[in-house]
Amino acid sequence: MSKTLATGRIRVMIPALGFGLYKVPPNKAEEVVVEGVKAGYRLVDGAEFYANEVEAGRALRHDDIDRSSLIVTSKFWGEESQDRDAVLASFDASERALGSIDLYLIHWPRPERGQFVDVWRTFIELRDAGRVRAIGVSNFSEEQIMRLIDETGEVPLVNQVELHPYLQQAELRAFHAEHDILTQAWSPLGRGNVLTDPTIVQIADAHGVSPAQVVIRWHLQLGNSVIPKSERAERLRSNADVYGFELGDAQMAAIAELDRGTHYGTAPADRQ
Ligand SMILES: NC(=O)C1=CN([C@@H]2O[C@H](COP(=O)(O)OP(=O)(O)OC[C@H]3O[C@@H](n4cnc5c(N)ncnc54)[C@H](OP(=O)(O)O)[C@@H]3O)[C@@H](O)[C@H]2O)C=CC1
Ligand SMILES: O=C(O)C(=O)[C@@H](O)[C@H](O)C(=O)CO
Repeated sequence: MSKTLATGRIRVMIPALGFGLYKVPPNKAEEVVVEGVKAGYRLVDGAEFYANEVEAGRALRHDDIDRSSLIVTSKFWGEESQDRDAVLASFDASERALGSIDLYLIHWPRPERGQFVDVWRTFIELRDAGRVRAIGVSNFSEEQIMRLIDETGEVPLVNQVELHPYLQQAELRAFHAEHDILTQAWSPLGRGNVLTDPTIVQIADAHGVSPAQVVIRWHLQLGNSVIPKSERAERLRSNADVYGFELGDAQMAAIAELDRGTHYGTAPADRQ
């Protein structure tokens, strides 16, 4: 399952299913990337902030990894400075670590700094210079994305946001669909918290699969791109094994009922 979307003049295929590297310890990141690619994922979600890009990049240089078949994401953190030079320096460091970057995201809008439109202009410059294939954002609201579009004419390819059965983001997803923006779900398993939900467990039992497989399948059937994290090879494999069953309408509707607006990660309003 994959989705092609337009950004500027460039069309890039973003695989719907990937794996994330947040909190993967540096000494495990190389192995996790190798195991993830072996398990069939073609999307690797990294970031400068995760402090494991050098080790992830080591795996991406292995001879038996076909780098050209992968979409590798990095993100600009921007806590110290968001000036053009800071964006370029940060991009350079991530690019050096990873070898190359396919998808580059503004990690957080940090609206009180008032610089995210300028950061976006630098992202466009990087994309137009051919240094990255596609650009997008993370943790942006509808209003913040509209500012990017209104002030630069460029629509982000992706908005990566916290999204799981307890935080379903229906309005934001509808807005993304209207503007041809891919919704990418971070903490898609609610950091494990949704996996013991009785509704999820019951659906898993009915299909003879794990609760995590049900949740990942739910994301894919909604049309989300989804990037669960695991540092265990067995879970990486089972989380990718989600194409042998389908959730029925009643099961999708039952999961829709679980929405309760719960954040397990930092909410955008709390990250300046
Ligand atoms: N843009 C942003 O601001 C953010 C982006 N992200 C991205 O999203 C990715 C995923 O989000 P994350 O916060 O890690 O949360 P997830 O919802 O992916 O949950 C990860 C947790 O679930 C556990 N887990 C994974 N698979 C299973 C399974 N099959 N059964 C039981 N437990 C399981 C993992 O443990 P274990 O590792 O031990 O298997 C870990 O504790 C991140 O790695 C990162 O790439 C995350 C946060 C913010
Ligand atoms: O949610 C948190 O508490 C976090 O620290 C992360 O979301 C972090 O801010 C992040 O952006 C990871 O991608």
